[in-house]
Amino acid sequence: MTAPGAAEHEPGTPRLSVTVPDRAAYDAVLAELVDAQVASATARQDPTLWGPEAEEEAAKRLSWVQLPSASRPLVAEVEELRAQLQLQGVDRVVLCGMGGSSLAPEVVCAADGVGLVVVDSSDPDFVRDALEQRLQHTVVVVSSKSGGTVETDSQRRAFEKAFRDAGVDPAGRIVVVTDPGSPLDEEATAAGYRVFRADPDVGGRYSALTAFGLVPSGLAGADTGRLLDEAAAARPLLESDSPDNPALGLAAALATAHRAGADKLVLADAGSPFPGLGDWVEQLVAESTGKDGTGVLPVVVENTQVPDFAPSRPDEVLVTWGPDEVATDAASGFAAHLEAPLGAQLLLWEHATAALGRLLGINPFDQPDVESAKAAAREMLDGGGSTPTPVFVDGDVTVYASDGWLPAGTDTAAGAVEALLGHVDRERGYLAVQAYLHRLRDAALAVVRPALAERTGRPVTFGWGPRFLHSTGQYHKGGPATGVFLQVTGQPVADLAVPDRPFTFHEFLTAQAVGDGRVLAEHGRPVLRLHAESAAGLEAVRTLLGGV
Ligand SMILES: O=P(O)(O)OC[C@H]1O[C@H](O)[C@H](O)[C@@H](O)[C@@H]1O
Repeated sequence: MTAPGAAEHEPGTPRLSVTVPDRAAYDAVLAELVDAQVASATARQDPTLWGPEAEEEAAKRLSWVQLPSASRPLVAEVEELRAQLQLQGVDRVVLCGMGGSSLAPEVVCAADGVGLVVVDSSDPDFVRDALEQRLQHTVVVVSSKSGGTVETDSQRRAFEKAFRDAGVDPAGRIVVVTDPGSPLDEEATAAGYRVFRADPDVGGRYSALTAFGLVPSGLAGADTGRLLDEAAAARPLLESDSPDNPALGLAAALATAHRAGADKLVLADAGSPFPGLGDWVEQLVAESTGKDGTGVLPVVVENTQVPDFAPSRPDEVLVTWGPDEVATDAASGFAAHLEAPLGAQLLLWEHATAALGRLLGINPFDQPDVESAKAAAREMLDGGGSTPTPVFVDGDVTVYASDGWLPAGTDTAAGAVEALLGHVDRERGYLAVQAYLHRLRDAALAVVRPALAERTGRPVTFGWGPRFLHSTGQYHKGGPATGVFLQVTGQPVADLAVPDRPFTFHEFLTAQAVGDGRVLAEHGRPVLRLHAESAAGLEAVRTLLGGV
């Protein structure tokens, strides 16, 4: 790893680059972090760094700093379990978990090129596809820190039933990762499942190097020992009160940009060997900072060639990782080159996000607005929320809109989209596309992100529901009220029951979309929902959003 501002690097080495507009301001913020000894105090797990209001939470959220050594015994334990499973012919690993309980293993496995099926959906077709493949050779890791996340609980129930129906004892095939004493711990222990209890003093999005990251990754065959070594090797630098500390540099860069009005963090992979790192960073930054009406909005873009990557807008800061040279409008700025393997990158972003939280004056360890969407979904499922009434139907697309922004007389889906885009503030606004669909089968819809970015000239994010609810969902409701929201929902090929629950997966998915839409509308944000009644309807939606 080299320090921010150092332009020297080996050509082709993966590195993290940050571009900020004001070098002098950056130096001052960096000096502030060094003088306050934030790095060494974080390493000592000092809970006072984020102010008195955050102290109680911080006191039980800082154990991630020592995970590179504390998690070491897990490597062999997981390896042993993997060997046992392999003897039984089990070579397919499925992970059921949301947000912090699935994004890290997804990156770790992708970086190592090992297969991991991540089930982080309540789409019935998506869940069924995962259930129907090679069940006899499958182990399912059910990961939930709280043990109470409804998506994960529903997925577990579906797999238990599928195993039983296939004549396989779930006790031999379900492995649980959870906090000690959680409802899931109790139930799984009673059912005879193998349970890995994680360190409860680590929050979900900082849990990459706990059992949450290491158990599924290790079972899938990733080299988790190397990952810990990489993180351990980075510790001395990341814990040093020095201007050469790249975590402080990254935090200072993001805070400098934020203070200058650049509160969107555009994240692009520049040919790195870490596919998916952007989604992990997105959750870490969005949930950690997007609250109290402030925060940094991560905008994950496809690559550095998309038109909305650079030159950047005044409210954006660019971060890339990977070996490719990136052409930016850096004439007025500088690029920092932080060379780091994956284990070090994970720890670096965690330290940087914690330091950024201090600079922004927020508590980086809570997620106060995630619960509101969950409560609204529960209300819908309990029959307490009224069924939404469509505004109109346009062919195979049914259109719903929150109150107060859609001009009377609008009667086409294209017209409604046009009206919604008109509400994106030209200076500070962003559009969030939220697709409650099958994120593999319907992957082609994602092309609308760059298309809409070009059309609006503003930052556009794209998230798959319910996955994004555990990531940018916090920022959408807790961050600045500058977002405009476009939901896309659809009809499954077939619905799927959630065993022993009074709702189906599709009912749950719909309740999540409607519930979150209501909460966003209560925050005064415009919400448009395009519901595709058929595959042709979804194609029509894709086309009208510019995905030709
Ligand atoms: O691990 P779990 O308790 O199931 O939580 C999964 C996710 O749920 C919530 O939405 C939190 O906001 C996330 O930070 C968390 O990672």
